[in-house]
Amino acid sequence: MKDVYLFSGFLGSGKTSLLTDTIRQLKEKGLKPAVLMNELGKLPFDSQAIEEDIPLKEMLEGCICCSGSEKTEAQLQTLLTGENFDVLIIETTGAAHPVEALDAVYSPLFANQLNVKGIVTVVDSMRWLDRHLLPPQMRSLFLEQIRHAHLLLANKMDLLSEAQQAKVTFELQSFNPTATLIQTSHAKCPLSILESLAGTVSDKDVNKARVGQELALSTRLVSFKESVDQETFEEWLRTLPSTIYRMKGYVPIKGIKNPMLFQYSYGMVQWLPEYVKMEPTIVIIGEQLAHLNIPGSE
Ligand SMILES: Nc1nc2c(ncn2[C@@H]2O[C@H](COP(=O)(O)OP(=O)(O)OP(=O)(O)O)[C@@H](O)[C@H]2O)c(=O)[nH]1
Repeated sequence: MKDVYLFSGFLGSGKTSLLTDTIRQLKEKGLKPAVLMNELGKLPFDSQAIEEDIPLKEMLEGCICCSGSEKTEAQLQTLLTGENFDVLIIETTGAAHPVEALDAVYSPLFANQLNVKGIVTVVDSMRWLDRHLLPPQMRSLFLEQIRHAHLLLANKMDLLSEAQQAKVTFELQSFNPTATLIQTSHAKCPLSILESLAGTVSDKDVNKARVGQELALSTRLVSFKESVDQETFEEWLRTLPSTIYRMKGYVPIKGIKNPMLFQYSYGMVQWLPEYVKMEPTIVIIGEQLAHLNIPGSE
């Protein structure tokens, strides 16, 4: 399993600084990093910060979520088969929603090879204090990136007074009580803190021991033991809470030859016939996944 970190945060918050410093620390430890980056309508100048010997894939035509998860899947597949690395860092654009970003990196095709350690959100602390000045849509994205983080860096502390530092820290931790929070300047985060993240994969046994973290965004890989009745399955889908954001994968349906390609997104369901026999497995992304009883999986 390769560890994967998702770096999230608004434009100019310090993601590139975090990336550069993390790469330095990984190399010092003898680990080989790979980077997946995307830039929204920009030239790839950020990639110049990455040294030449690091496998790097860029997505220039849009961000990790809007350009479609198939494309990210293909990029990840190329990295996994063609490159030798220990740790993958994905820098999402400032405009990426964390759920979409997680969705894009989580495919049932290689869920067993990637250990997504978590979403690290770099927060421009000054912007947090001035968040009421942001237009509503941008403010909502800014807050979503903070709400879904597993690790929060309250960055640019050097620009704040002591009273402001205390205010930001208190407010951020209250807004996302499950995240680990550290204060940083120039996004300098010790590698040990990144490594201590529990990972976003949840399964029943792990989650029992991590009740406090159950509210955090997580993923669950589910394998089907038997075919399910399509209607029963859809009935179950209708009972799901709104904190189940995404599901995708292959579901074995009674009376249909191959497991069907299945997509679920905020309540919307899509089925497509599959002409190849794929592994009957789905990935679920959401909050509080431990108690879901998925038909056909037990
Ligand atoms: N004073 C101060 N400046 C910082 C800090 N962190 C980052 N910066 C500066 O803020 C600017 C943006 O930092 P980046 O690391 O490029 O941020 P980014 O999130 O990658 O930015 P985009 O590529 O625009 O999304 C740079 O000029 C950094 O030098 C900090 O803690 N303190």
